[in-house]
Amino acid sequence: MKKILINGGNRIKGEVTISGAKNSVVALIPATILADDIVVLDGVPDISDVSSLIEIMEIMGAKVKRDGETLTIDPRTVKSMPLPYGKINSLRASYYFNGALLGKFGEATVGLPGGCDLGPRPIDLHIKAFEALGAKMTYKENAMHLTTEGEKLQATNIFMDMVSVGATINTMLAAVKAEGRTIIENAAREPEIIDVATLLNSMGAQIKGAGTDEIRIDGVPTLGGARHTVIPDRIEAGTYISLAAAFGDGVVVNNVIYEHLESFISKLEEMGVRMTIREDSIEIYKSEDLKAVNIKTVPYPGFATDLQQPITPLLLMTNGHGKIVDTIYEKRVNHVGELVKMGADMKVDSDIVSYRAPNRLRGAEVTATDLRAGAALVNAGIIAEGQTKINNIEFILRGYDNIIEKMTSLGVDIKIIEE
Ligand SMILES: CC(=O)N[C@H]1[C@@H](OP(=O)(O)OP(=O)(O)OC[C@H]2O[C@@H](n3ccc(=O)[nH]c3=O)[C@H](O)[C@@H]2O)O[C@H](CO)[C@@H](O)[C@@H]1O
Ligand SMILES: C=C(OP(=O)(O)O)C(=O)O
Repeated sequence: MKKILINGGNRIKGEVTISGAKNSVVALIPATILADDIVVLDGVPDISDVSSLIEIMEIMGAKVKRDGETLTIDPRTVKSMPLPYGKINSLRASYYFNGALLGKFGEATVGLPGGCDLGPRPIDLHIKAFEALGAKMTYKENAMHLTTEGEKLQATNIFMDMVSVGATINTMLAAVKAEGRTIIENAAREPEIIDVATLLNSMGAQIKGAGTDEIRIDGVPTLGGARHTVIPDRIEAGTYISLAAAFGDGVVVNNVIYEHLESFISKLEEMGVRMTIREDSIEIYKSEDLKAVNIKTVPYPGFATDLQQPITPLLLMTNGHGKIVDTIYEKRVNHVGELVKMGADMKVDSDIVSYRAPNRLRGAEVTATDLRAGAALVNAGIIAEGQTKINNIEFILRGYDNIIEKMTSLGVDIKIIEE
């Protein structure tokens, strides 16, 4: 079993460069299926979710070449084949194969998605949108079978009952070649949605309004090749920025789009973190006497649920007390018990996390229960005195590009061990 071992206590210093966004690239790769020519993606992060998606694409017949951060995908040989098990169940974003295969072939048989266990994660809105476009859905051998029964998908108006990143992107993927104009109302507004729409438009799609709560898609008969650079990962950026604020001695975080992090940065400002924001980088200075704050996660542009866990070690280094409420995933609290093992003064009551700070964290053996819980434990282990051993690191490697190398370059004593 691979584990992460950290000898904590060294303040981080230097520069780190943020990679392409996990939650963009995991949609961009399935989106390439819709093209009738080669698609090149630049800025692709080295994370296991990407490796899993490449494996699935190759099983379906795509020709994929990976050269550093560049991924060249030839989707012309892809066939819509049943994808019930295997890697499909290892990541959340495999749900995008439903939309992409349905949009391209009018048929998709895809197993249920995996991903982080954050409590219930239904996909009813995805199914409702596919059905509204004219697809029929049945379950076959643990997989969702979607078919248009040989007909073309028909554009329509779709009102999302909840703001959903996955359902918004999946509807775009299915509707992009449908007949007529599809309107998605109450759409999610995350930057990753704009990124997917940008790639699809470069392929010849007609999508307007991505990034607002109303997206209009005029169906086109065919889509061609394109070249596209993945946007920087705002969650990876927030993870390093919060560590730099908690335990840095001057850190520059490069390849950041500040506008994607506004609600996060404004929380740091409320805490008293000193920063200089430049065109595509943020410099974080050594901070003292930080103030405890409350965090409430909401859909973009509000505070991201994916940053709620990584920011927690910083909250533990402030002064005072505060609460964390995750309105997207109420049960996203599994990191709390692990942080308590490291000496954190925090608890969960009716899904609300409360903490008292400052805390003196000490190294311990802890377990990553999900991706961002793992990131929180890495940050806590770096701040803590003594040695921290983290189990279940495969969650962390799903979404953090070269985390060991990046942390080492900032002066952290961190490595992966086999035990
Ligand atoms: C691969 C990917 O991009 N994952 C992200 C995506 O997940 P994901 O796309 O799964 O998250 P959604 O935005 O869809 O979920 C938002 C909320 O809507 C609910 N919901 C969603 C769909 C549905 O059909 N029915 C339903 O009830 C969910 O349970 C959740 O409470 O957005 C989340 C919210 O920003 C992030 O935490 C994940 O990192
Ligand atoms: C929850 C996350 O990922 P996924 O939706 O892929 O499980 C995340 O990136 O924090």
